[in-house]
Amino acid sequence: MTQRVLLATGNTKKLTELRRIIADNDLDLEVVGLRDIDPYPDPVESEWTFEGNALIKAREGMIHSGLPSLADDSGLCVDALGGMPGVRSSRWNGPEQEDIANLELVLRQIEDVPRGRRQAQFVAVMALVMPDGREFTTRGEMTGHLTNRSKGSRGFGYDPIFVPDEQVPDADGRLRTSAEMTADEKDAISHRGRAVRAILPILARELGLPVPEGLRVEPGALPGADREGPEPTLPASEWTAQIPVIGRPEQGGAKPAPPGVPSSGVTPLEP
Ligand SMILES: O=c1[nH]c(=O)c2ncn([C@@H]3O[C@H](COP(=O)(O)OP(=O)(O)OP(=O)(O)O)[C@@H](O)[C@H]3O)c2[nH]1
Ligand SMILES: [Mg+2]
Repeated sequence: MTQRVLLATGNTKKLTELRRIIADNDLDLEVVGLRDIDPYPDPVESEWTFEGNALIKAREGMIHSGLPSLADDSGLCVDALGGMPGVRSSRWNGPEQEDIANLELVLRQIEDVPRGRRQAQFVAVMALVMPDGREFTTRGEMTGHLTNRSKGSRGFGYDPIFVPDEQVPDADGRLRTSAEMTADEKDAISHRGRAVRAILPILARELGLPVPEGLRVEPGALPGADREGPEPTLPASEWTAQIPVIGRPEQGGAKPAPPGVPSSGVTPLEP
C-alpha cells in the first residue's frame, strides 16, 4: 500500500515546489498537505536557526497527523545585512508575511550597497519527524547576488531580486533572476531542491521503500544506515552534520543541472 507523508507548510507556493521536487524523484508516496488533515494552529517559529524552526514545524505536523512529517524552513541571508533576514525572511516587513513588502524593504536596506557587494544565499532546511519520534534534517543552499529592481514573475518571495550564481549568461551576457527561471531550472540548483533531494533517501530508508537510482548514496553515508543495536540518541543537529548535501550537480546528484549550466564556479555579474 502506498504510504502517506505530510508536508507541513502553510505556504502554498512552497508546497507546490516541494511536491514537484518529490514527484520528480519517483518515490512510491502519497504526499498529504495541511489542507488534507484536521486544521491545527500555526506553530510559533521561535528558534533562531533554520534547523530549529524546521523541526518545530515537522514535529507539530507529526503530532497532529500521526504521519511521517516533512517541513521546510528557509530564507534569504544577505551578506550586507549580516546574514539577515535569515529565519525572519517571511516576516521581514511585519507579521503580514507579504512577499512584495518584504522584498522592497530589503532593496531599500541595501540601496547604497554597490553591485559587487550584494552577495546573498538562500538556505533551506528540511526536517523529517517520524511517528516514533526520530528526527533528521538536511540543508541546501543557493548562492547569488541581489539586483536593484524586480525581474520575472515565477517563483515567490525574493526570487524577483535574486540572481543565482549557477547559471550561464544569455547571448547578451545577461544573468536571470530565479523568478525568470523555469521550475525545472530553479529546482535543479535551488536550496530547496538540494535539501529535498538530500532528505529523500533518508525518508525512503525509514519507510522501507527502495531508494530511486538517482538518489542512491554510499552505504553508511546516511546517519544510522549501518547502525546495529539500540536506536541512535544523537540530537538532530549532529545527524545533520553527517548528512552529505547530495543532489548537488557537482556531486553527481539526483537531478543534473539543465544543459549549459556550469556545475560550479561563479559566473560574472550582470553587465
Ligand atoms: O524568493 C524566494 N524563493 C525561495 O525559494 C524561497 N524560499 C524561502 N524564501 C523566503 O523565506 C520565507 C520562508 O519562511 P518560512 O520557512 O517560515 O516559510 P513560510 O512562513 O512561508 O511557510 P511555512 O512553511 O513556515 O508554513 C519565504 O516566505 C520567503 O520569504 C524564498 N524566497
Ligand atoms: Mg513560516
